[in-house]
Amino acid sequence: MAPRTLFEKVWENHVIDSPLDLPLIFIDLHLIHDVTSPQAFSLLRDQGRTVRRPDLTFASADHNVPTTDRNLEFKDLLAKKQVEALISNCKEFDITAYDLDHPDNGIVHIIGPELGLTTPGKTIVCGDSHTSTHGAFGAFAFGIGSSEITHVLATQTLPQVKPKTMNIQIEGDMPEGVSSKDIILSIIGEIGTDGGVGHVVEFTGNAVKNMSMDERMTICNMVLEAGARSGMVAPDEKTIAYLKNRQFVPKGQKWDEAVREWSKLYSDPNAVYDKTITINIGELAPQVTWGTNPGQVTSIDDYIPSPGSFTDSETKATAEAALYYMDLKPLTKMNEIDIDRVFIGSCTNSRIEDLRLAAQVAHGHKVNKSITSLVVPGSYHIKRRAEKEGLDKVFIEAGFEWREPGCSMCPGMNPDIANPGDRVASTSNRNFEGRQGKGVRTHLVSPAMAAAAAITGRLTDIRGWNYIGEVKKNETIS
Ligand SMILES: CC(C)[C@H](C(=O)O)[C@@H](O)C(=O)O
Ligand code: SF4
Repeated sequence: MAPRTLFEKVWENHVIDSPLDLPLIFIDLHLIHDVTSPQAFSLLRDQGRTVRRPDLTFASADHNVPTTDRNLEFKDLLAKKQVEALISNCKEFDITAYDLDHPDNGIVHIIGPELGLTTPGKTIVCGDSHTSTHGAFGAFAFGIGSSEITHVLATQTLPQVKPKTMNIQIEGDMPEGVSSKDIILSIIGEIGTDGGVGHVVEFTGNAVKNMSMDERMTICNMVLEAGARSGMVAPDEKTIAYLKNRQFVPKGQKWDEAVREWSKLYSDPNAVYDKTITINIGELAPQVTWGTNPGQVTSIDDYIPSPGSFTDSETKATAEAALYYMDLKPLTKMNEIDIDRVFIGSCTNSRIEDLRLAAQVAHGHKVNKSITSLVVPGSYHIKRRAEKEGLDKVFIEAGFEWREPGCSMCPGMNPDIANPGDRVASTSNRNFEGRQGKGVRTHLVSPAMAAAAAITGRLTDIRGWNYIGEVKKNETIS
């Protein structure tokens, strides 16, 4: 048999023979949330259909939920209705739903892995672009639209164009102060927001081998912002250690069988990718975005570029428009930009290791008086774990707000929005115009950089940070 890539193996395991023009693939796991599913269920009902595999469908309320008191008001009537619709639809069709107060509730892309629903080799879909996160476990995981959600609900299959493959090989040791968030931001900066279009990206190389599962999830989460269909990492001993004994993973002999199957999931030595790029991170500095898409990014010790320095007219015009919206001048030093708010959270950076890093930076310091800072764990599991480690106390003592889980300030769909004109240092994945509220300006950074910015009141180089004491760190598994 010809050598195959990881993606090709997973793909071939799921294609069902079909008379359709497009290959039809079986879907192993369907995750649903409050924003995109209500419409899909209405369509399902209109078509007189039912849910084919409720046992493979799981729901969590995440986008619209309030993160202060769960009983408080929703942002608007639509938000409230969407959460209510999610829960009643799940009741009607017998789907497991993690409602606002459920101990397993959290952002769908956070709870999938932590409950052991996400496992290597699965096909995973969700009506959400950042479904790519689950690819960190060697699954083929991708976002779908409303009519596709209906199709999966009704049939547990999906017609799909076979994507191309791209290998992003990341080599070198992670420099001090640099995280996987900085790596993926710099990759998007290099290949552009359309650099991955039509491709499933497999991350390979020694830097990826050395990453924890939390770190791998961050790069797979954000590869979507380079236009890729999804991201993947071949499962290894870290993947297996992470998953062992999680709620939904196979147990006993079935676990051993699963591990044997998972160990076949890697790209064969001579497998051919449609595209390969190699990146060395040995000299990488912490990254921060200056514009209104994640590709408009530079190092914290650099300057805002002058639009005139871009050769093609479209990039130049986009940079000019971005700087106008961001109210920034070319050649300003990145570390001299004052901020108003900090958000540590989202499916990119709200896992236990992210919170530990941020707490380590915050420990013994005080949040700058002019700054409002939120720390929002990605799930109740993470929240409980962080509290057990005392991270909540570190944050609260420093002056951060410690919230209930949810998407929070990432999408501007719940009460956590900033004021017009506010400048936010945010660990989320999108810095689009108006994303965190009308007229709000977003700078994407790592959790450590966000915590440092909260304390100094400006974008800050985490290298050389004054660490006061050590925050207790446990094993890497959340
Ligand atoms: C609401 C949902 C459709 C959306 C997405 O697909 O990504 C959201 O999660 C986001 O991050 O913008
Ligand atoms: S945290 Fe943000 S990016 Fe992730 S699913 Fe929620 S809204 Fe989308």
